[in-house]
Amino acid sequence: MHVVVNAAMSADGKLSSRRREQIEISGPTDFDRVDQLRADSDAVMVGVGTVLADDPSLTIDDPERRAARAERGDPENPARVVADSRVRTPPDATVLDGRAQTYLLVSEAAPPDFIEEMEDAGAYVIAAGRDRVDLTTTLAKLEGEGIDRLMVEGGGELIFGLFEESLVDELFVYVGPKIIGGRDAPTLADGDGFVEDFPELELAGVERVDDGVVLHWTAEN
Ligand SMILES: NC(=O)c1ccc[n+]([C@@H]2O[C@H](COP(=O)([O-])OP(=O)(O)OC[C@H]3O[C@@H](n4cnc5c(N)ncnc54)[C@H](O)[C@@H]3O)[C@@H](O)[C@H]2O)c1
Ligand SMILES: Nc1nc(=O)c(N)c(NC[C@H](O)[C@H](O)[C@H](O)COP(=O)(O)O)[nH]1
Repeated sequence: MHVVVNAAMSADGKLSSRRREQIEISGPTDFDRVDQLRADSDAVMVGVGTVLADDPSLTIDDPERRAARAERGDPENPARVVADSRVRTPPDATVLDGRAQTYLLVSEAAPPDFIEEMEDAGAYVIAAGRDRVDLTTTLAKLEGEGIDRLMVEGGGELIFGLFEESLVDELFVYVGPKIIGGRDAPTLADGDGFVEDFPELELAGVERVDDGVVLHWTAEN
């Protein structure tokens, strides 16, 4: 499976404020680039922290891009994937609105009641890992479902988890002209952080977009 991570961060590396509210870091040009990345993917993934903070749809905005997918025999929208170790996804979340297939990745500690509630809401539940979702195993299972190209839209906890398991192939970061600050504000990669064996990236491209830049990195795994 090919995993592409995309995020927008402030000039000081934050994905949002300490209140975890969505902040407009990039503008329409960058959102259009993100829409194209979604259109080029078999599935779009976020962590449940992002579902709770932003309630994203993770669907494609541009009707022409949806039509082009349908024309080549793909579903109009990529599948949606939510990593949710501690079963916090609300049954009325927009990712469960039926506009695309939705996979929920949970740990083996997920209570059967929750799994049933999510299945009733239309989700396909995949469980692996004792207390935390085992990303290597669940992504391999998604690959078995035909998901070869996965785009990850954050947040910082999930992105770190993917780097921890050497699952990231490409990283796109829009760096925008704002300072958000705050030691408790989410950054591009949170989790426990690395203290050694830091993943190394190779710069594949730099593009000026509005008053910011899009950095494109590739990772050696
Ligand atoms: N600027 C951007 O591009 C952007 C993108 C997405 C989210 N955000 C912001 O990020 C914040 C949410 O990010 P967050 O870090 O709190 O949550 P997150 O979206 O990264 O979700 C974290 C959750 O993922 C689940 N998870 C399952 N397995 C995991 C694993 N192996 N490793 C790590 N996590 C695992 C856990 O339940 C964990 O609590 C919000 O404020 C949102 O607005 C910004
Ligand atoms: N590209 C980008 N620029 C930003 O300034 C910003 N704050 C995000 N943040 C990502 C965001 O947290 C959401 O997860 C999705 O952008 C929601 O997307 P939809 O509801 O599906 O359109 N992304």
